[in-house]
Amino acid sequence: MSLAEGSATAEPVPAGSGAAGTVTDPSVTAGSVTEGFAVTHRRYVPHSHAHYGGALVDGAYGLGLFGDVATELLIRTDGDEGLFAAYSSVEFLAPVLAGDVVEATATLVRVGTRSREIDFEARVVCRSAPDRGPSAAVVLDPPLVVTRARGTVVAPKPA
Ligand SMILES: C/C=C/C(=O)SCCNC(=O)CCNC(=O)[C@H](O)C(C)(C)COP(=O)(O)OP(=O)(O)OC[C@H]1O[C@@H](n2cnc3c(N)ncnc32)[C@H](O)[C@@H]1OP(=O)(O)O
Repeated sequence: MSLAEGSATAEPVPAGSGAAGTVTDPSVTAGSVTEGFAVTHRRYVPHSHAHYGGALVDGAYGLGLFGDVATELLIRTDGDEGLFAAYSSVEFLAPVLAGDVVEATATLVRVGTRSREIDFEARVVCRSAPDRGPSAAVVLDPPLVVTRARGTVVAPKPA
């Protein structure tokens, strides 16, 4: 899969967090959902997404990434895409620019009956370096944290 198409990983959480790691069986019930379970998506931000001066990308773009990564998280924990009910916080910490490679992680932090509270973080891992030429770019090490949020996704009522 190319970066332009995006990529996804469901990662076991670091030791000590109490997380069980990747859940792959779509028949798992809410009782099997484990706090700390995390899914990460990564994708290239096309230049067609530049919205404001200086190739700045709108903040809603990052929220779109969070919706998609939350969708995969719910598929893996609940066997359903779920519906996003609310964000309780969103912080835009640094700009996202056209040409960035952005990584978005959703981490399950609270399991309700049907609600799933999720922490989100988006990081820029690669960025254009136009001073060296129109296609030049660098890997950011460490990545630049651009957006953090917390939100609630709701799984459907059992049939
Ligand atoms: C993965 C990403 C997907 C998307 O982006 S979808 C696009 C945007 N989202 C939507 O279009 C969704 C529109 N909203 C709805 O359809 C409904 O609105 C919901 C399905 C989200 C909830 O409706 P109902 O099922 O009737 O909710 P309840 O039975 O009152 O509560 C079920 C659980 O959900 C929690 N909850 C409901 N609303 C909120 C809220 N606004 N903020 C935080 N939590 C909420 C409750 O507390 C409870 O939780 P507990 O099951 O753990 O007891």
